[in-house]
Amino acid sequence: MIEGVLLKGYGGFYYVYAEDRVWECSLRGRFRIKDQDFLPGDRVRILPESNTKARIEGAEPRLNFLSRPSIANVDQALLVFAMTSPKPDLNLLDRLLIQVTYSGIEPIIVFTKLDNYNAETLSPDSKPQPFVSDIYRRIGYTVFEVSNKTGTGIAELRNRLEEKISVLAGPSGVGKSSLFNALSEGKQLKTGEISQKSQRGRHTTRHVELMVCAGGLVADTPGFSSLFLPKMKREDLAGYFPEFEEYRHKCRFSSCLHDKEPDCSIKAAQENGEISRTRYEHYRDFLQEVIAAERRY
Ligand SMILES: Nc1nc2c(ncn2[C@@H]2O[C@H](COP(=O)(O)OP(=O)(O)OP(=O)(O)O)[C@@H](O)[C@H]2O)c(=O)[nH]1
Ligand SMILES: [Zn+2]
Repeated sequence: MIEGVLLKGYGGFYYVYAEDRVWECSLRGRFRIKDQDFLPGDRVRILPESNTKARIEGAEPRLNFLSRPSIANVDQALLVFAMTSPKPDLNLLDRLLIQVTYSGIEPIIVFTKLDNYNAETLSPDSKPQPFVSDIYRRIGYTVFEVSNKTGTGIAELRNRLEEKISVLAGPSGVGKSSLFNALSEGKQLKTGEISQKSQRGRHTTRHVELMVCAGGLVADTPGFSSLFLPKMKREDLAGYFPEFEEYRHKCRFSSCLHDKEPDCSIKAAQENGEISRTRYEHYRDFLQEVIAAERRY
């Protein structure tokens, strides 16, 4: 019996990654009867029947579970944005940070196209502008700046993927496919074609699959970039902004929502530059959304 991770279910079979190869697996009878809902990410035990085929004999309990897309045991989410072209959508980034944290998954922010950004900012007619990475680093998030073209930063990020199940999220055109390919370089699978990310049908199907990448498993998650904030109470939103933590109990009102209330310490911290203005603005935008959603329950 060997242990592996389920990559995807397809055409009545399950594909399981174990011992550095992909096995085409059928289910043992008693699982079939229960109409078991195995998910990508599930840790399973398989019994080989040949070099490439095996039978699933059992599954471990899930540690966590992401819906939309359905993946089990996700360790971390790579939130991918380009440093330039397209300009990073920080409202979406802040939204994704909330969604990921809400699901109990560690966020890792990845800014791509460092080569483009450097070329632009080093040109004689451009004003030097600090990039937003440091804002997020100071809050405590893990941030990588990479170039999929030159390979800068890729090795460091690759280390973070080893032995982990990661999901990729981010808008179109930021370089998710390129990043996946850059991370995969030099590591070829022995069996199975699932290591190659297929362009075709990727966004048209709701099918999720995990792919072997840099010693770990990675899923692309187009649906995860959903614009909706998780269901929460308005007073819980500030808890998703870690940099508010040291101020939020110093407001005049203990029920302060850090919006229009007088003597709000978060607003004061924003005014004197201790809290980023865009982050605070997004907080206020999101607050209105959370309040509007509350009314619909
Ligand atoms: N200069 C530069 N170009 C990049 C980099 N990463 C990606 N690109 C280019 O950006 C474009 C979009 O890259 P993709 O990898 O297709 O982006 P994606 O996020 O997978 O896009 P979708 O499939 O629409 O979700 C392509 O023309 C890439 O060649 C980078 O680090 N530097
Ligand atoms: Zn306040």
